[in-house]
Amino acid sequence: MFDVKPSKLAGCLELQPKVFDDARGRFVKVFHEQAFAAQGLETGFAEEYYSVSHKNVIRGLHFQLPPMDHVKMVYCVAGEVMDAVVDLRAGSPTYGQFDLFELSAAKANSIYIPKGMAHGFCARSDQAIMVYKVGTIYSPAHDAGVLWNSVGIPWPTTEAILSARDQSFPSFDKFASPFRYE
Ligand SMILES: Cc1cn([C@H]2C[C@H](O)[C@@H](COP(=O)(O)OP(=O)(O)O[C@H]3O[C@@H](C)C(=O)[C@@H](O)[C@H]3O)O2)c(=O)[nH]c1=O
Repeated sequence: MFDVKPSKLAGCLELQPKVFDDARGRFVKVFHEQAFAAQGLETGFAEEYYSVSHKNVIRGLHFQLPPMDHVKMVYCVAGEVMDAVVDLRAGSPTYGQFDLFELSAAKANSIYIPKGMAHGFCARSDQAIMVYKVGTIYSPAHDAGVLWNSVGIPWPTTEAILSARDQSFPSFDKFASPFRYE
């Protein structure tokens, strides 16, 4: 159904679904309940949304706080992004470390992000459309972040376009993580 590639952060996976190209274009199945369950992945997604970003837009680094923390699955259906995931789980062997992924419509790959990780990306193409599935509903009171440039991620732009909110998040070293590694 899809190939699963582990990342350097335990539980964060790169998924490569099968891609069917033909004379009409392309078909890609990104989610299959039984196949996800067989891999021990979340299947009960509560919301799905997408964003459209211009080149050099950086969004992140985002997560929801407990008890509204959630699993997230992301993929790019137009353009390409550099995707970044940061381990916020205190006690994790990779606490404070990040992993980077090239996500693109051409590759049709996805990233599965467990609870306790922050997520962000930088749009590399003129337009990048990112689709998300998340395990619990959006809760503005729990929606949080750490500062995009406080964990050493080598962002692929010197002209980052960020929201005011994303620039106001605490740096990683000032963030008291409520997440625990289990
Ligand atoms: C995430 C979210 C935002 N919103 C609203 C709040 C705001 O007015 C507008 C835009 O929100 P944001 O600026 O947070 O959008 P954005 O920066 O694109 O947020 C996303 O960033 C990436 C990195 C993620 O990982 C996602 O889970 C999500 O946090 O949409 C919702 O109504 N529901 C939602 O689930």
